[in-house]
Amino acid sequence: MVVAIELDPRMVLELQRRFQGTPFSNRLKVIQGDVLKTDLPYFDICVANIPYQISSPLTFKLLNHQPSFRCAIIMFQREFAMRLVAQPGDTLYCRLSVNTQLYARVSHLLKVGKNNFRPPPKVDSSVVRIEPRKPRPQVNPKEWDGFIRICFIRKNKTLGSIFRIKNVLSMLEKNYKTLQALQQLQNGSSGSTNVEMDISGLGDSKEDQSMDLDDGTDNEMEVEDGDADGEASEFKQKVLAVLKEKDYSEKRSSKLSQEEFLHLLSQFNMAGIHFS
Ligand SMILES: C[S@@+](CC[C@H](N)C(=O)[O-])C[C@H]1O[C@@H](n2cnc3c(N)ncnc32)[C@H](O)[C@@H]1O
Repeated sequence: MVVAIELDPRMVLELQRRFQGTPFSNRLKVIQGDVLKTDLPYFDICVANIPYQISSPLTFKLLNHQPSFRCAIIMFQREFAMRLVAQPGDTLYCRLSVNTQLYARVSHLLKVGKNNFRPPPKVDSSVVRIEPRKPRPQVNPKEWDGFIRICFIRKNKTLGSIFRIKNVLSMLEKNYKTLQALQQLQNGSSGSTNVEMDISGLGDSKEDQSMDLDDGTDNEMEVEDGDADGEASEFKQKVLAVLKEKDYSEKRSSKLSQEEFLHLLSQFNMAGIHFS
């Protein structure tokens, strides 16, 4: 059974006209609507030629779908496809690569040049295979997203300098204090917090659709936290102690593997430092 989702009613009618009266007509169901707003039925394989502006939200909607599918073959704009499959050290390695590869194995299948279309569009395309990892990694998506956003504020800066940025430290310290206060409140009660596993929010970012934003220039949000009295605050020392392990403070997100990000996040969490 094939389920097709198409927004344009004229395309839906055309599809139905072509299938009517053929032996395949009862094996095709066409849903007219926005794929991003449609509850997807169970599927094991997804094949799609999509409008490129929905690449990121669609990818994460698919990866959020349960039970997870076997494989998706999707055509994307070349640049987006290369970001999806980029490995540590590649120029295009970015948040999108890390977030997607946390939940799926992705591979580049084939290049489709713009001249294969009439009229030729402005951009080249690529077909990519996406295979969800099973079981899905048990990471709190909000925690992961918050952590990876910070790591990629400047992917070519060392983590040591990123985690010394004043705003980063003060945000983390605020989280830390809030959580400590919550834990004190919960002490004695059996209340456990439910971890929200919805990962579709990872595809919300506009920057996924644009070129690499890391131009290496600093901005005023990135002022380093000075040690006013010559000594780092207790909280800053806590953060730097986590980074000291395995020399993370000298490493850069542009070269960090999935396993290293996961390990570093777990080390922060073990020290009571959280990102959501
Ligand atoms: C690149 S064309 C592909 C057309 C056809 N499926 C093919 O493979 O030749 C993208 C199609 O997606 C449809 N579309 C655009 N936005 C959509 C959305 N949010 N949900 C579902 N379909 C959408 C467009 O109407 C268009 O027919």
